[in-house]
Amino acid sequence: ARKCELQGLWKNELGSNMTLSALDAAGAFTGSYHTAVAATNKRIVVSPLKGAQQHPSTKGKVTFGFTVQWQFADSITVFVGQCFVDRQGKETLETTWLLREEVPSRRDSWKATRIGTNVFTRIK
Ligand SMILES: O=C(CCCC[C@@H]1SC[C@@H]2NC(=O)N[C@@H]21)NCCc1cc([N+](=O)[O-])ccc1O
Repeated sequence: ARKCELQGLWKNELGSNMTLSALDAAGAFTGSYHTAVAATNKRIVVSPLKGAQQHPSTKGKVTFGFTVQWQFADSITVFVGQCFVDRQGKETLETTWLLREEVPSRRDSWKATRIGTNVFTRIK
């Protein structure tokens, strides 16, 4: 199957979208994330992300990770995943994320991390 490129515009099943920049020589990238949902009723704003991908192996289905620094909530999310291409050439990013919110004390730390998955597809 064709190589999977991360650069470009993606959306997930929650309706969030993200823009990923071109890679630098080391495989690092930046971008912006507009989440459709939040666990807080603060106004949602576009937030920066930074990440890295592994060098495309011969199979071209790269593994990657990125961190979103929410600009409206005292929390941060990291995504890890892999890029897949189907027979029709359709690319999907299969990801797992961890969302860590700031809690007032260590006693509350046990309930401070949420986990989930998101699948991203390209927005043409
Ligand atoms: O909501 C956010 C930021 C947006 C996260 C969007 C996620 S990222 C994974 C998934 N995929 C996707 O596209 N969107 C969702 N932070 C938690 C806020 C918060 C909540 C509480 N609280 O609930 O008590 C306390 C303190 C806090 O700071």
